[in-house]
Amino acid sequence: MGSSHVVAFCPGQISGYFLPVISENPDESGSCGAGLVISEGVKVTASRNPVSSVDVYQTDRTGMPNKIAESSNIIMNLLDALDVSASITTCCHLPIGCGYGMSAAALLGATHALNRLFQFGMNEHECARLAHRLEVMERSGLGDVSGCQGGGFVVRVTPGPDGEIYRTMDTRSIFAITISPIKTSSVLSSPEQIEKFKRAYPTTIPKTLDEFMTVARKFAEGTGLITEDVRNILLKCDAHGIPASMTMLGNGVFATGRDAEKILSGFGNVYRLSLSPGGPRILHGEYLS
Ligand SMILES: Nc1ncnc2c1ncn2[C@@H]1O[C@H](COP(=O)(O)OP(=O)(O)O)[C@@H](O)[C@H]1O
Ligand SMILES: CC(C)(COP(=O)(O)O)[C@@H](O)C(=O)O
Repeated sequence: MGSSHVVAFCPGQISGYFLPVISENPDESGSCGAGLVISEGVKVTASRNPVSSVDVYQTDRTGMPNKIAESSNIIMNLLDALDVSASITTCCHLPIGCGYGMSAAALLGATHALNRLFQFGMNEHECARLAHRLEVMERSGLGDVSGCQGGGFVVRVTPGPDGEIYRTMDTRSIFAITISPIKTSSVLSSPEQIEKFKRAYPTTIPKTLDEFMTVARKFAEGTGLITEDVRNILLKCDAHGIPASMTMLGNGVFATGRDAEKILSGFGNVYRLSLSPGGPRILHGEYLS
């Protein structure tokens, strides 16, 4: 007898730089790059239901959940791939479509929740492979599932969840601010933009969070994606010696350092984040005997 419902959580990821790797085979597609797997992510609740449904919630600054959507292609694609029907609810605090990897977190979290609910017996690598394949096919992301399967500052040398991946923990806070969303799939479907990513991709691999911030900023400058709003925030951070770069892919900025929160707060609501100590996990729904 399995659980009546399962609750899972998966962290999000702020990508600093990435190199799209697109092949005919989605399992060999994805991206190389580096990012920060963050404490904020997506909580997914899955329960058996003869009719599949998806409700998407986002919590406001008081923690109250507000429904923002009653559909999600990537989650429906997952239910189709597993050939099951279920009622899925996702809840996140960070805004969707703004470079925090919420699509990957929702997808990977839902995969783990459904795996437990229906007792498919997939291991964590099999869950990550399935979520990655669906994310890449939907072009809602390339490297976020690979990043979010674990925690920390993550460098992905080769694409895919089974690629060459290095993780480092750091206890410093990460501060982020978002001006507006960017539709990831639109950017990834532009050959001209893909060429800009390839030209901007760094030749060195950062070994520390500080090196990462420098490399990510140089990459962001090379993408041509920095808007006037983001530029103003970056210049203010530069003037105060605060390491900062653009959230990929979202019109926003992430920064570290003592005065980062104070400087960013002059432009709007600041998210105070930390590096996640790990990847997806089941919060509720151990097997009932
Ligand atoms: N928390 C979520 N719950 C359910 N579906 C989601 C969630 N976040 C993203 N999605 C789905 O993935 C699609 C692509 O999201 P995307 O723009 O990649 O967001 P992000 O940049 O935060 O990863 C969205 O249009 C939505 O259908
Ligand atoms: C940067 C991006 C291609 C998209 O990230 P997001 O907009 O957060 O879905 C990411 O998947 C990566 O490969 O690093």
